[in-house]
Amino acid sequence: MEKMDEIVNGDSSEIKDGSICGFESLHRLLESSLSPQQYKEVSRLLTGLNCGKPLERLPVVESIKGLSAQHDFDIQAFRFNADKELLREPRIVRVGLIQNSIALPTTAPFLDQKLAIFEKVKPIINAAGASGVNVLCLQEAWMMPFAFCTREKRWCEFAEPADGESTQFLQGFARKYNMVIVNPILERDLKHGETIWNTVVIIGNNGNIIGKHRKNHIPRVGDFNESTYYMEGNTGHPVFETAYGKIGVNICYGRHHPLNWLAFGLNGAEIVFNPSATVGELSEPMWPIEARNAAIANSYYVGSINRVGTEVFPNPFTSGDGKPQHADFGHFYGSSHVSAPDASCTPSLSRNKDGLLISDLDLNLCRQLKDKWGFRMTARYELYADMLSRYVKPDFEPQVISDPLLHKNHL
Ligand SMILES: NC(=O)NCCC(=O)O
Repeated sequence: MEKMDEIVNGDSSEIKDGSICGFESLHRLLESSLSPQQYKEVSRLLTGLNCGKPLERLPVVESIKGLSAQHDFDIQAFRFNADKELLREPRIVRVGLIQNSIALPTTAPFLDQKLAIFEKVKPIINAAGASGVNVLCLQEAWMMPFAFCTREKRWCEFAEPADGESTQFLQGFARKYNMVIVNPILERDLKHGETIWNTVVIIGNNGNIIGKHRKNHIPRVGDFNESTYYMEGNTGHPVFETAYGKIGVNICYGRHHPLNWLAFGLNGAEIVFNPSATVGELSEPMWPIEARNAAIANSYYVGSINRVGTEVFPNPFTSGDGKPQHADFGHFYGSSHVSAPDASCTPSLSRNKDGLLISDLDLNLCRQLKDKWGFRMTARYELYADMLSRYVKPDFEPQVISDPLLHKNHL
């Protein structure tokens, strides 16, 4: 309770090690600070109920726990159930989300940095594969430091073709574990003038490349100077039909755009991943809300992944916001989690440690929620299609009806 008092009194909300008052996550802080009855009530609202019950936690087998202890990564596992149907069998997909910090200082030779990250994530991918994960997603631009704050062009050297070394590295695991892998990279398109993109490559469970998607919305906020490096994506909102369901990927800042989420839903996604890189000061209060809202509004599952740690760059930079020059983005707060269409969600992974979140998703829940709430049927898309088609024209006039008394002189 003392730690809770610190928070309530505002004495410390974030400690230098990236923890929350010494706890790895908000959920762990609450669990150890509240009575079981209080925690149950708080969880009912904070993480919702799945089929009327608290989300089921799955046991992690000893050998995988051993891997997590040996390589110091958080591991948690959950199951999202759906109601039993008479005409369809449950459609259970086991999803894995990986969050990680970089492995070497940003001053190390670039190839060493990339290979060290490969080595660091290897045991986590093996833990996912050995746990029977069907679809695995890594964090945004996982194969490099998130250097886009610096505006220095030398970091472009990390870019690689869609079938480059990161994809080749992951293809081996996809084949070994019969696992679909979502691979978010900095892409260099060799066939189109060596242009650079923020891309995810979808690797099928046979190790084949199913396709790729490029980030639609590029941030221009705080130190997220990403528009210096790549342009808005040109791949639309593809949904990839894999051996384990229909998946879409809404890359990081795209999560602030409800129409971006909608478009993946309209194309039939059952799971949308949101590989991200974002820092506490900027977005942490938004993080659990946006994903959960997208899952509810679109009747699909959302897998949110954020990187971990503080990455310090060799040269200090500024971002035109009046802040003194600095050499890091701030703390990437991890906290990866899964949200479901019934408003339930998992607790977050650690805020300051690498991690693997495993979740069994019964995809039948998507249609069950569509039938229950009818959001697709009540959406009135024609109203919005008309509004948007008028809005994008230069002669658009906002529909505002003013109180006539506003403009009269009252004596
Ligand atoms: N990587 C990225 O798009 N970050 C933007 C910051 C945010 O959306 O929280």
